[in-house]
Amino acid sequence: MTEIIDGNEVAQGIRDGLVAGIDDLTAAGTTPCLATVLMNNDPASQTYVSMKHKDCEEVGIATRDIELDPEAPAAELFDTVDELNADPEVHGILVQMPLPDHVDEREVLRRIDPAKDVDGFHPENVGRLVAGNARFKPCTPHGVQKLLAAADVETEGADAVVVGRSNIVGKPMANLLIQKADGGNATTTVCHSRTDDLEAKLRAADIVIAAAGVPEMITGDMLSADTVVIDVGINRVETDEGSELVGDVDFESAKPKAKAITPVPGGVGPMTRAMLLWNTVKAASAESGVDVRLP
Ligand SMILES: Nc1nc2c(c(=O)[nH]1)N[C@@H](CN(C=O)c1ccc(C(=O)N[C@@H](CCC(=O)O)C(=O)O)cc1)CN2
Repeated sequence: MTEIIDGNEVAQGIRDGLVAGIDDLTAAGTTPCLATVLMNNDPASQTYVSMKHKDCEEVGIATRDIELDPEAPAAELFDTVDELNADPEVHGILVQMPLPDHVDEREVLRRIDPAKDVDGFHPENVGRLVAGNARFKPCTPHGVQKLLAAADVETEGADAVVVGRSNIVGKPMANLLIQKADGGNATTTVCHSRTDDLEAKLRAADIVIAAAGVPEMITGDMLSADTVVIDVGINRVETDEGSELVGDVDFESAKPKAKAITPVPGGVGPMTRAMLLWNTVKAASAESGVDVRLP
C-alpha cells in the first residue's frame, strides 16, 4: 500500500517541537522575530507570506511585515534590508521571491546579514552548506529531509534523482543528499531540461525529488515500482472547474507505482514554512547565546 506522506502533519510536529525553545528564549529576554519583505503583487506570494506570519503567531515568534511597491527603486529594498540587519530585535530576514525584474536578486541576497539569512541564500551560507557546515539549510530542501525522515526513508546508499537545478531547491537539495550526515549519503543525480533520457534516470531511482516547476511532467510510467516520490512543484493550473494546485508529478498515475509519495497541496509546501520557523529559532538562539533544542 502506498504511503501518502502528510506534510501538514509533519509540519505541525515541527511547529509543536519548536514551542518549548521559543518559550525558553522569550523567558530569557529574546523573543525570536522574523521580518518578511514582499515586493511583488503576485497573489501566490502574498498568500505564502501571510501563511508564514500566521505560523509564527501560532508558535510565539514575533513578526515584522514589510511591503514595498514593486515599482520602487531597488535602493528602497536595499535600505530596508540594511535597517533590518541593524535592528537587534530582528533575528531572521526573508525577502520573498520572485523580485521585480529591475532588482538584482543576487545583490539583495548578498546584502542580508548572513547570521539573519533564514532562507540560507546568502553566498556565505551557500558555501557553508556545500562544505558540509551549514548554518541555515534552505527551507524547502531541509523540509524534504524531514519528510523523508518522518516516512523512515533511508537515504544512505539510495540512488536519488533530483529533477531541477534551481538555487532555491535543486542545488541545495542535491548537496544535502550527498553530505556525510543523517539524511545524506545518497548517490545523487541532478537532472534538468538538457538531460538526455530523463526516464532512464527516473527508473533507476529509489528516491525522486521533483522540483522542475513543470506541472505534472513526471507520470507513473516513468517510475519503477517502490520509488519514494517527493513532489516540490506547486503549480496553479486552470481547469474546467476553475483553477487548482498541482505538483510536478502526476499524482494519480504515480501513486500506484510509489512506495511513498507527497501530495500537492499538503506535502512539501507546509514544510517550507515550518523550516523557516526552525531557522528563525536557530538564529535567535545563536544571537542570544541561549541554547535550545531544535526538533
Ligand atoms: N524567500 C523565499 N521565496 C520563495 C521561497 C523560499 O523558500 N524563500 N519558496 C517559494 C514559495 N514558498 C515560500 O515562500 C512557498 C510555497 C508554498 C507554500 C505552501 O504552504 N503551499 C501550500 C499551498 C498554499 C496555497 O494554498 O496556495 C501547500 O503546498 O500545501 C509555502 C511556501 C518561492 N519563493
